[in-house]
Amino acid sequence: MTANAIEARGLVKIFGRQRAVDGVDLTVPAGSIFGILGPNGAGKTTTLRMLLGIVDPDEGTRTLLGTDHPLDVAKRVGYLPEERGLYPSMKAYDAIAFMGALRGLPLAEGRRRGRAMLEEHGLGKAADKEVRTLSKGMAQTVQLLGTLVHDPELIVLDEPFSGLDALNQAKLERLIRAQADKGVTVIFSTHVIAHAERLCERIAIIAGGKVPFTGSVSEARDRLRPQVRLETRSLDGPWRAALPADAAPEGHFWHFTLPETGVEPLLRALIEGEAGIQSLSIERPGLHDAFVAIAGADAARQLEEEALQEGSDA
Ligand SMILES: Nc1ncnc2c1ncn2[C@@H]1O[C@H](COP(=O)(O)OP(=O)(O)OP(=O)(O)O)[C@@H](O)[C@H]1O
Repeated sequence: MTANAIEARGLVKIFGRQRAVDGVDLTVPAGSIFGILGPNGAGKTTTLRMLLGIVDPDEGTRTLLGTDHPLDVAKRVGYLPEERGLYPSMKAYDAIAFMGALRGLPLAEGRRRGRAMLEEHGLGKAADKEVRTLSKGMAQTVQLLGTLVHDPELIVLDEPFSGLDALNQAKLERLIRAQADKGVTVIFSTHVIAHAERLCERIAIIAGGKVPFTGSVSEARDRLRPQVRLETRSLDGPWRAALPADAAPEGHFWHFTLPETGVEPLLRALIEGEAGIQSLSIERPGLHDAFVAIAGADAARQLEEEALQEGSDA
């Protein structure tokens, strides 16, 4: 097993006159959870399809589980496509076995595992039900279990949280973590910042087919300086010279960016100048703020609208 489950360099896909994916570089360490975060139309699905070998890139190279012929390792990969769908007349456990069979798992073994997996995920009673009778959330879980039934080393999930209610989203987060704990590599696409922030060791931010950032969530957040919120008893005095120029007063409160010199010299000046510190908090920017700074306000707004839209649909 190589140290990286996926390496992609300069991937480009052109549809007509549109560069849907425009020079994407990705490195996904084996055993990690990696998120591709971006709004609809950013190029997430096309990127995943190129990584999997479903679509050939027009430019660039990619290596999946050590080979540049991704289809050769298809049996070691689990893939949940953006388009959901199972045969409606199949029973749930059979649908799982069928998906496993497509990835080389003998049907009898798939059926045995299918029943066990449904049981383990609280859907034991649904095992013999036809897919058409299941709720949307249950059917999506069945499809996800079918993605995992052949014990893949690498799992590729395209918008796996889409269409799930909050309870099923939380279950899916646990399931993804459990896979990573077993050493499985997980890569998923999402337009919901919170999922990427909670789950991923590393992310790629994608917008307009380009990846302006790839690295750890922490590195993304470190692109912005922490924000200080200070409350003082005194309204004025020599201590004010210690505040940065961008410090905006709001009564006894001050909001400003933490100076490069850190908090200690600032505290010293406030104390010596008798500012009368009532409260002081330092807030590290979240991934949302980092996303705005990296991908731009328009992409961030699009992301928020999609998340809101989906919340009202689920
Ligand atoms: N087969 C295709 N033919 C023509 N255009 C395509 C095709 N597939 C994708 N596109 C276009 O390429 C761009 C990127 O699409 P892609 O599906 O990769 O984005 P995405 O980030 O996954 O968004 P979504 O979640 O909406 O699918 C979009 O503008 C899309 O319309």
